Amino acid sequence: MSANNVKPFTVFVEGNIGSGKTTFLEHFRQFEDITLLTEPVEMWRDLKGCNLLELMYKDPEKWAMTFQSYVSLTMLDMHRRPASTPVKLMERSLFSARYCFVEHMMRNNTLHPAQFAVLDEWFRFIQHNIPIDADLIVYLKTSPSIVYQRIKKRARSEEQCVPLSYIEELHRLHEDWLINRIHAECPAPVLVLDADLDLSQITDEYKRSEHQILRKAVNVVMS
Ligand SMILES: Cc1cc2cn([C@H]3C[C@H](O)[C@@H](CO)O3)c(=O)nc2[nH]1
Repeated sequence: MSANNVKPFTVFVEGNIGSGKTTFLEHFRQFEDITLLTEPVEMWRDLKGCNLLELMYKDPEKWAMTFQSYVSLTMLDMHRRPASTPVKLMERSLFSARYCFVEHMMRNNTLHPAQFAVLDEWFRFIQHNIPIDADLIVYLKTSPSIVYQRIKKRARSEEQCVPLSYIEELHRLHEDWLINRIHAECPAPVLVLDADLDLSQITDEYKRSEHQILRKAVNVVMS
């Protein structure tokens, strides 16, 4: 709850791997009225000395369930984390966990149907028993070929084996969820930004969302 005990205006920042979510979030670090929760990748890379991210990429059939279970726990922790500011920006959510990553791993049989069923039951239970809603989703829309080049350039070691086909499938799943709305539960209105733009041009795109987010923040504070 923010200072005046009102739920903060909550934004999920969603997009493919390499779509610029961290850069987008860092743009908002300049505002003191916003709490930023970036993806806890470092927790996934070091759980009691185990690099679950690396294990998952190296042997998906063996580790996808373990990895996605822990990702969901860390995302639930972020959803539940109180914010003392009128606005809370989160990098990804339990929704992209379920509708993009877990969905992909089920469709390509990285997750056994029994494992998928367990993860889906957890998602449904949380969705019906714990408030994890949002007020806005910012979707950093990208072209798979562009983010694939960024991933190569970024050279995050665990991702070097990621094929373009995986990025294309994740793109389709983000489009199905956020644009084609195939899942009934889309938790909030979606603001689509053109995240193919390179860093020099993308600030104007950020400013478009800045206005919408900060204006809402004023409403929260005034309410
Ligand atoms: C919610 C959620 C985020 C997330 C990220 N990842 C991977 C994609 C990237 O390589 C890395 C950091 O986003 O973790 C995943 O496999 N499953 C996920 N689920």
